[in-house]
Amino acid sequence: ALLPILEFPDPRLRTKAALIDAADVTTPAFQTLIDDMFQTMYDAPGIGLAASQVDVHKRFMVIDVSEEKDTPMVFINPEIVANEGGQVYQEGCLSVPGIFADVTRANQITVRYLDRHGVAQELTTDGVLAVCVQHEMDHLDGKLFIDYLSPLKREMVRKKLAKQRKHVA
Ligand SMILES: O=C(O)C[C@@H](Cc1ccccc1)C(=O)SCC(=O)c1ccccc1
Ligand SMILES: [Zn+2]
Repeated sequence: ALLPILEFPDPRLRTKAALIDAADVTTPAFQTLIDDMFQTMYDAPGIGLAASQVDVHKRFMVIDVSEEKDTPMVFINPEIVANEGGQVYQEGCLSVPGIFADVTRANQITVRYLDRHGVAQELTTDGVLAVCVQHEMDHLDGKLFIDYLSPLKREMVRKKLAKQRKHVA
């Protein structure tokens, strides 16, 4: 099922998500939630979606950065254990629609997590997958990519979003 995505400035987006009990990962309810998040992400469309964005405050996210949309990845209780370098990438966010801005993040990261079967994994990656993992993990800590912008730029974003909301209304 499609899940409603919370949008800035909804305060629920600022919630710090809780660790998931490994025993819960293989339950039918949690597996259905993972499938609903993939459906919601592909429908948006997006290349990632954190549970926080659908008002589920548990530490997991779904990602698919492939062109063919055939490489689904689930990161449960993710932890970045190493990072190096820096890269600038123009990010967007399904919770801040219509806003795009350059954000600098680590270029290469090593992330430890549980996959959708509850099996511990370790992945070292760079490029857009590294950017997306960092962007989604920020969501789990209540952080949004616009938090990295200068106050001036963030004010411009606020005004642009207010204007968009008025038109929609
Ligand atoms: O809000 C989110 O977490 C989804 C976000 C993930 C993300 C995008 C860019 C850099 C880092 C993280 C998005 O997917 S926004 C939409 C988007 O970027 C996109 C949509 C369709 C095709 C390709 C990209
Ligand atoms: Zn986002």
